[in-house]
Amino acid sequence: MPAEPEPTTDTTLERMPVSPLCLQDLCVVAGDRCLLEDVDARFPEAKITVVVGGSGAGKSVLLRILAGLLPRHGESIRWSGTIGRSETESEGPRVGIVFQQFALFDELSATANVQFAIDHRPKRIATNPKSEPVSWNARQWLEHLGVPLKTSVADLSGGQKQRLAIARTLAASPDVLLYDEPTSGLDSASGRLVADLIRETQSTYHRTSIVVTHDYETLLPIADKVLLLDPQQKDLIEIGRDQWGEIPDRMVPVSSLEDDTSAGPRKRKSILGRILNPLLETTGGAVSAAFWLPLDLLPIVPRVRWAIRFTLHYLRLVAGPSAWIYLIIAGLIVGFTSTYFTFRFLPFRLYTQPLLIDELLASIGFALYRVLVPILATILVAARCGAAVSADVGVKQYGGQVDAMRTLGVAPRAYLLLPIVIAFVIGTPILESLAFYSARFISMVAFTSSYPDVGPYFWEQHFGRNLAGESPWLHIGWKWVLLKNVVCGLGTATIAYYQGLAPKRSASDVSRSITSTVLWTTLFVLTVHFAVALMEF
Ligand SMILES: Nc1ncnc2c1ncn2[C@@H]1O[C@H](COP(=O)(O)OP(=O)(O)OP(=O)(O)O)[C@@H](O)[C@H]1O
Repeated sequence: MPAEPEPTTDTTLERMPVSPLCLQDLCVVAGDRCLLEDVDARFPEAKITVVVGGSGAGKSVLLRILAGLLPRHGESIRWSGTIGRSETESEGPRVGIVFQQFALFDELSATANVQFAIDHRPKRIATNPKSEPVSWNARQWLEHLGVPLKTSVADLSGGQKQRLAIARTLAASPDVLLYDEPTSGLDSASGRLVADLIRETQSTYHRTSIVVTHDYETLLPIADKVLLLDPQQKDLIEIGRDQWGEIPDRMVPVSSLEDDTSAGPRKRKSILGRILNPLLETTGGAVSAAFWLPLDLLPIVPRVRWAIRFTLHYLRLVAGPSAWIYLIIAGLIVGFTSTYFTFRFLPFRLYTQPLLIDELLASIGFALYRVLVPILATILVAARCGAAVSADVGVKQYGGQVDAMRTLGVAPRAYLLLPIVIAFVIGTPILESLAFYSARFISMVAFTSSYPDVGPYFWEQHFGRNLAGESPWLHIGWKWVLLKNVVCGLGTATIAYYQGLAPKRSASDVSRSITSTVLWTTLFVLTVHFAVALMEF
């Protein structure tokens, strides 16, 4: 590691307090299988505990419970018992986690990743001078852990990303540091480097550290204590140093065990149930999301600066230049077709044209402004921008960034839902206006090229006849148009967010959520237009 920078106060790393972590009567059930039953365990303070276990034993589930990422009564995983600092104290410790895939915020710089953690430390930490090297800024953390400051996060090497993930976790000042499969996917030389980094981090920062792994060969050398997650006994068994040689034989892969029914009899699901249950779950989720939405949208953000940053990110995604081009082209198409073909295929053209030309122009202007462009624009915004936002949130969910936010003490709705809703509520009317003014322009071009003798002045006079309001910008009925835009934007934002945030176990879950976002948002938009049209006309 590079030379240690000077802390800006006299607080030293050696003076930081450390907390043990205790489990009492922990029971965990995943689906139909009981993973742990009445487990008591202690993770010694300021030491490294390595938790090993065969594939499928429940290491990742245990780690997510320790990190506070799984609710007690989840849909598929339930747990009970106490996770506390000591046998007498049931308050959970603050846990930081170094995720297997690092879960870094790719759109932020390395410095901003660490700054995010610093800015969201609990106030009691930030104001307690004895508790931490609170004075370190993001740059000092990065220099201390050897992370390049100027390289973008995406361009960092695997090892540098891991150091950045450790820096970000440490900067949040957790009591306990969890490492999730830190050597998975690495060759043995790189695995040993990671093990050395964990040991170095431990000896420098004195955290209670828990490493969850199946790679015992690489990580046992740095362990102070080893716990084996035994799926047969459903227990965390301490393995004494003299018995470490037996660990390979005791790591039973779960597939070789009998089917376990200890969590109760397995319920057989009918074909109808298998089809209906996910649908009902989705619908139930949507109804409960709609119910809680007003509460979720309360503008309570931990740090305004970060809320603005995320809002700008989503504004770029929803209403950036590529969306302008998309909506301008859509406006040109609808403006041209509605004008050109109306006059081109007029029945008994020779007779009807002189009689109807001005009325038709007024109708085209009205239809474009009040109906056609709003429907087309909001459907395109729902599909294109809804998909983009659902993909963004889905990747953050799948890549662990949403979980990283939670472990850093930030509710995802603060920096995801609220900024997304703001971006859609601002972006949809802007994009719709771009489409309308493109449609208006091309309508004039199509008309004057079809009737050069009548000219643009005639078009101007009649196109806006049914729309003329107090000002040239605020046409009659602008409130209805705005209402449709805002309601469609709000609904698209909410559907895209909740679809993206739904649990993701694979990349195909992300693509499924994008597809259903497009389906539900476009259906929603059509319903809104139908309902508003009933009131409007
Ligand atoms: N969300 C879930 N819903 C239902 N069952 C789950 C869920 N997540 C995990 N499980 C089940 O819990 C058990 C333990 O899974 P877990 O991922 O914790 O294993 P692991 O010890 O980390 O295995 P590996 O080392 O292979 O990653 C498995 O049987 C798995 O199928």
